[in-house]
Amino acid sequence: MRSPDERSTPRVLVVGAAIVDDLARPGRLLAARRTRPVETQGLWELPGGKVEPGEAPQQALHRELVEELGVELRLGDELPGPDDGCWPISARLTMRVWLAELSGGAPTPDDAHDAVRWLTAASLDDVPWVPADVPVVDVLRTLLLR
Ligand SMILES: Nc1nc2c([nH]c(=O)n2[C@H]2C[C@H](O)[C@@H](COP(=O)(O)OP(=O)(O)OP(=O)(O)O)O2)c(=O)[nH]1
Repeated sequence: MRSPDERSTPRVLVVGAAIVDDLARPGRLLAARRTRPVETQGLWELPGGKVEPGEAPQQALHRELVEELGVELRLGDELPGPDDGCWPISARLTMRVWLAELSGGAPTPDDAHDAVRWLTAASLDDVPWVPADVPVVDVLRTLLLR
């Protein structure tokens, strides 16, 4: 349960891309390893970032993916989370996630990430995920297994 103070402060929206090899038949998921800050350095996440004021979430996702990995996306369905469709990160942050596939470019980490990996359902647990992503990854695992 959030405190009254937390309820009165809107949380910053983060968007994440669950990039799969094929939206019609997903078999692999693209994960990216963070370089900063020190608390999450070396942990793996869905590439994305914070939505800027006045920006639509999907627009932010396209912008972040060009900036971070130099790729363009074709977006699929949103992967709704348990908190009004969002995935809670912290008292300050909450995340929306869209399935996506690449429509241009090859994923090339910039300074926000130092590695990317395509993971199958069997290898999803081979990397340490940022804590807030663990429930998201659990849902993605079921999609990759279908
Ligand atoms: N991009 C992304 N961020 C996540 C995920 N899971 C998770 O807890 N986060 C957290 C990490 C950060 O605290 C925050 C996103 O911030 P960010 O540093 O990626 O955002 P940004 O690219 O806009 O960077 P900045 O301008 O704030 O430096 O959300 C995830 O799967 N993807």
